[in-house]
Amino acid sequence: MVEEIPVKKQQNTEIRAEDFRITEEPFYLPAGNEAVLFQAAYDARLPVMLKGPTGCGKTRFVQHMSFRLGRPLITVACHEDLFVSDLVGRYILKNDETVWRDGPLTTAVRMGAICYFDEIVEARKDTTVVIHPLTDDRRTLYIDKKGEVIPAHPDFLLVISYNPGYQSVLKDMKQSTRQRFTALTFDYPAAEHEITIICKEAGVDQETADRLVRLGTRIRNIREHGLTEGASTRLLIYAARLIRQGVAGADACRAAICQPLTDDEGLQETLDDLVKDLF
Ligand SMILES: Nc1ncnc2c1ncn2[C@@H]1O[C@H](COP(=O)(O)OP(=O)(O)OP(=O)(O)O)[C@@H](O)[C@H]1O
Repeated sequence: MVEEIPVKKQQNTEIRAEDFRITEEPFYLPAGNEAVLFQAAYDARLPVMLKGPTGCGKTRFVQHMSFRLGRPLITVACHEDLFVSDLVGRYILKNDETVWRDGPLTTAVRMGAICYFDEIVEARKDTTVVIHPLTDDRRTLYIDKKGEVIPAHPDFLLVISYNPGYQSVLKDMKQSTRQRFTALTFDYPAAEHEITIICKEAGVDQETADRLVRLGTRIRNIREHGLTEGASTRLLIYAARLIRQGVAGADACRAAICQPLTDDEGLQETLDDLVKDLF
């Protein structure tokens, strides 16, 4: 005989807003009026889309704004195997009982967090639509497995990031999704800003940061020759950190910038020439 498992439809109580609160101000150097725009969007409870290449400061910006707004931040890294239940929640077995466990989106909706979907185009389209009722006047989340409609906490905000460089027929956002967001466009920081960021994040001197930024700028300029994406600020910081550890400049650049960027041997040679020019 199959033993019946008692179903206890309870809410998961282990998750606390404090666990998602950012307690120290993350360093963020603004490029323009993005903080003012984000604040205005938040005050109007309009969902925000951050557009820009990988590693240019989108996540850091959301962390910074979450801190400034005093809201917890729940981040979801999107991928093609992300199902609605991964976001909304599912029933799980716990001590011979079936209990409901909220997913990260439901948690954010209930606690009034900022919910950040990183790289939204990676998610399956049928998964993405679950956010639609949260992004318009309804501000609700529908949990079909429970037949429950949850009104979003007044402080809840949805933020997504999107890299237009990865756009393709298969991986593009539906207009019905795009047109539910206000958008802020990000790009690699201006040279003098990027130098400041590298010095601060990696603890290197101005001269080293300056060389790395010049290398980054040159690599970004050869993008048309086959690189799908330029060297991100993140990679320049990685190289700076290796240099800070005592690695020679050229080796650090190869390991942290050139190799991660491409497997193409021809392109590697081109990148290597640029490195030799500067280090
Ligand atoms: N304006 C900035 N102020 C401070 N740090 C920055 C800034 N821009 C970039 N950075 C640095 O670059 C790193 C990479 O940025 P971040 O992780 O925010 O990239 P991203 O745009 O979210 O990338 P992805 O799309 O891959 O998630 C940060 O950890 C931070 O060290």
